[in-house]
Amino acid sequence: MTKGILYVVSGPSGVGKSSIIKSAMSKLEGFSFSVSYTTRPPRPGEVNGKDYFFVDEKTFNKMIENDEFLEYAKVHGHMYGTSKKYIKEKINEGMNIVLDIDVQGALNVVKKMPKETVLIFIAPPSYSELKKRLMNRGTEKKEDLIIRLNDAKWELSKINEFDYLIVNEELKEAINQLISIFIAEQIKTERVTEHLGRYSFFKIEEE
Ligand SMILES: Nc1ncnc2c1ncn2[C@@H]1O[C@H](COP(=O)(O)OP(=O)(O)OP(=O)(O)O)[C@@H](O)[C@H]1O
Ligand SMILES: Nc1nc2c(ncn2[C@@H]2O[C@H](COP(=O)(O)O)[C@@H](O)[C@H]2O)c(=O)[nH]1
Repeated sequence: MTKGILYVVSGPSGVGKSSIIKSAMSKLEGFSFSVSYTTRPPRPGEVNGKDYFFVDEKTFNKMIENDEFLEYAKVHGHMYGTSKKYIKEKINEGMNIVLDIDVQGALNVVKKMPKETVLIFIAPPSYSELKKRLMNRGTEKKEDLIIRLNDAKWELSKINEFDYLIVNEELKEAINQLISIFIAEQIKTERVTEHLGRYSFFKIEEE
């Protein structure tokens, strides 16, 4: 069975990751979103099990102890983690998985699963535009907003460690770029030739 691809989408808070991912995924089949665990309180309208699994610190720490996370990190003052079981199961079923995680998490995932992982960085057109988007979203208190904008500086310094860079100026263009990456990665020669059994009539010489 062909293994799925792990698309890790990362970038500063408020840059538009969720907006881009949701729209791109609604237009494609065979992609599954990895719902993270977090200790952050839910925002109005967020649904447990859909946006996140909202858990308390005790439960999160127990999950760390039980080695249930592929990666976890403290992000902007709260804990966030990716379920190891979900990722391993889906990827082995041949499902492509999309992760919306922070830069520390992204760099940890690629260390653990280098062959399956594609790292995509979403950047804002400017720092002032990032600030504007976060303020307009209105989901954070002033002190949390300052933390997120400060953390963005370190995150932006890691762009070069990513495979792809999307500058989210025009939302529609950013969505199209993400869809293009999703599709192009699926037809990379190295991925196709890994499964020569299915395409043996090509007679591709293996080194
Ligand atoms: N290209 C764009 N132009 C203007 N506004 C945008 C654009 N893309 C996204 N937004 C808006 O910016 C805000 C932040 O977007 P979103 O919540 O998707 O960011 P995020 O990167 O997922 O944030 P976080 O990491 O905090 O979850 C939202 O209000 C969204 O509607
Ligand atoms: N390392 C991880 N980061 C994660 C995970 N799930 C989400 N995130 C990132 O946290 C910030 C803040 O998200 P918000 O919903 O509170 O605005 C954002 O950058 C997410 O990408 C995870 O499992 N691991």
